Amino acid sequence: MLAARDVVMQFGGVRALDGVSFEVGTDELVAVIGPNGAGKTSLMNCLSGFYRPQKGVIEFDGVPLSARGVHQVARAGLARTFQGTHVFSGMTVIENIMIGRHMHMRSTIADAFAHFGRARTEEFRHRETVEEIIELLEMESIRHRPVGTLGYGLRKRVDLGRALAQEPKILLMDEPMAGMNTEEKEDLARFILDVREARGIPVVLVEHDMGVVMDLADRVVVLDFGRMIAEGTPAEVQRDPAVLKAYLGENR
Ligand SMILES: Nc1ncnc2c1ncn2[C@@H]1O[C@H](COP(=O)(O)OP(=O)(O)OP(=O)(O)O)[C@@H](O)[C@H]1O
Repeated sequence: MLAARDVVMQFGGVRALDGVSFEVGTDELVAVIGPNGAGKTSLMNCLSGFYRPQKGVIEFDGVPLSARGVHQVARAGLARTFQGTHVFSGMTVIENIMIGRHMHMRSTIADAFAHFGRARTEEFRHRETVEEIIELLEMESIRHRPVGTLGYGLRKRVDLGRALAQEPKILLMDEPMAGMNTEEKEDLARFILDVREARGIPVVLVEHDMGVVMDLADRVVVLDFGRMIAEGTPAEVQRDPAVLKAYLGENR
């Protein structure tokens, strides 16, 4: 579904990514981990079409990303959640999730006047999808709450809901657990598993903390100084000497 082939991303003299290659299958949860400055954010930005790597190719569903702009990548079925919370605080939970439907909306304002029935049917269909997401992510009781009044964990859940509303073919999550307490992390992990079961889509999870991906990932890719230093099952990676060394030496 998604493949990076020999990707190089350079900022001045710094090689944030130095020949990174890996693939994500149609039903896999792949975690990309690495210590500070390993290149995780750069990789996430390349995979989602925000950055154009200087070298190498990223293919999504068999098509190179370079052939598409960021919006086309999203339209083609790639959704992403962001670091921190990228939600509209003054808008309600439903309204924020509805934003994810934007790219599926066909009716224009002119349509709304000329073909009132069609616009209304479409609105109804979008609301149905949004309601399914609200149920899946257990947000029934907060659906009309302004997102700014919610705690951090719930705001992240709304961000996930917005990404799911795009009905993506693949979901990319950028450090979703960062800044969360243990309970919030456990909740989100459970929802990620529920999403996989309900939608059957592959997920790429970029995460600093090795611990949180161990129970979630099918496969783990480890970056350090822009290079891929290990790849394997969580158990394999956890005991890999190069990985242990990279994490131990984090305060370098
Ligand atoms: N826009 C940029 N301009 C200059 N250097 C950059 C830029 N983005 C990243 N870098 C450098 O590239 C390297 C990799 O950074 P990146 O943010 O991708 O790593 P990371 O693994 O996400 O780190 P962290 O966990 O600290 O967020 C770092 O040395 C960083 O300073």
